[in-house]
Amino acid sequence: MEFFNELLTLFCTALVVFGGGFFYFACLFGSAEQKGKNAVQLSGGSLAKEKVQEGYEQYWSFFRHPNGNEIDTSDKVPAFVDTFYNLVTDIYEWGWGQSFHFSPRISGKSHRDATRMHEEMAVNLLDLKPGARILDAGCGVGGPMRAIAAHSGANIVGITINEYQVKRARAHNKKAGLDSLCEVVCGNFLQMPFADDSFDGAYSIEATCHAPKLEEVYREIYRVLKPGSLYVSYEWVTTELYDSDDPEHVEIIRGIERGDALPRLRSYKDIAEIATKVGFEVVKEKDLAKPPAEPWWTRLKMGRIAYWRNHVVVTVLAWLGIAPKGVTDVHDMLFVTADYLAKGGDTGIFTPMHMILCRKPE
Ligand SMILES: C=C(CC[C@@H](C)[C@H]1CC[C@H]2C3=CC[C@H]4[C@H](C)[C@@H](O)CC[C@]4(C)[C@H]3CC[C@]12C)C(C)C
Ligand SMILES: C[S@@+](CC[C@H](N)C(=O)[O-])C[C@H]1O[C@@H](n2cnc3c(N)ncnc32)[C@H](O)[C@@H]1O
Repeated sequence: MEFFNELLTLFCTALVVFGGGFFYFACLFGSAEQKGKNAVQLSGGSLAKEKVQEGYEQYWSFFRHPNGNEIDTSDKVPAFVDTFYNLVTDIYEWGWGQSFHFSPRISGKSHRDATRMHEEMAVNLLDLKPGARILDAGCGVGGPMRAIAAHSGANIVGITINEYQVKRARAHNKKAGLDSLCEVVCGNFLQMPFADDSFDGAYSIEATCHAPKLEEVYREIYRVLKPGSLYVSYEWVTTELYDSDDPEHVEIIRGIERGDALPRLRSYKDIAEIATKVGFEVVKEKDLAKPPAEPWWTRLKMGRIAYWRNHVVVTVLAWLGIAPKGVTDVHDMLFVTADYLAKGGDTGIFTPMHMILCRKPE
């Protein structure tokens, strides 16, 4: 009897400890940034709960070869990217924050501050004035847009292909009291619903890498900019250290492409060439990841224990039917992707912050 009582006490204690811990991580714990999402609120974006698994399978079906990264045709890319963001947007917000990009680590500063500084650097390059009309091409849920609007007083118009991100971004803008400065449009940045010469400046942060042909998005941005105005972009590229004959390098880059909805990563050499081809003058070009900048990928590596914890939370929530079924697969895919990205950083063959500043001539 006494043994049974002890066993029961042990069981109840374990239940309270694990149950309490699980409740905390699933219901109370949010992203390091302004709390937007908890694990219990994870969804499949615009996809119905029961369609998430199908959406995940559809994402992989876009690749012509399951082990290769060729996508059937480039006109399928916007739908492929849209499906991807339906699947990952909530997980990104929950596990990363409202800014869907990297930034160099800054000693003594939090990730949140380092993120803001990386975003504000773009504004400083553009020399924005209050009241200017600025385009954010590929705005996500608007983390950068809000930081830039608050920092500069400029009016930002963001465009994203994903309807769910539009909803999230508008809600965040309202909550932050920035909805009078920030507008969000659902659309394709390869064919934007904006008039020629209608923006005083433009930026894109880790977004144009999704375009099958960089030329197409740069040409479209060039079209909507007023003559004399500036455009800055942070591009995902392979660096001069990438060797396409090294199977390990190729595997890392293919891994990054597969887990991040990228048709094909470009070389750093292509960026200025394409910008010039569409008519821009290249003012400045620099890989912001190069020393003395500190590694951008440490946050990914430091997060490994947290990813395991997240994996348990997501698996249990999906098993309980609270999170959509396919969310576990999506989370596992991101888990693997984080590893490839960190390897890309460690080897130096990849950078997510190849900065280019261009001007549309007068
Ligand atoms: C610019 C793009 C996205 C860049 C990053 C914001 C995201 C790239 C990989 C993502 C993540 C990987 C691991 C996830 C982890 C397993 C989970 O528990 C919590 C979320 C992650 C950390 C997630 C967060 C966002 C990324 C770092 C691309 C798509 C062009
Ligand atoms: C990695 S996120 C970056 C978002 C944002 N710049 C940030 O840093 O938080 C890439 C963004 O590009 C958008 N995007 C990709 N392809 C697009 C397209 N063809 N048209 C419009 N938006 C696109 C995605 O919807 C997503 O919002």
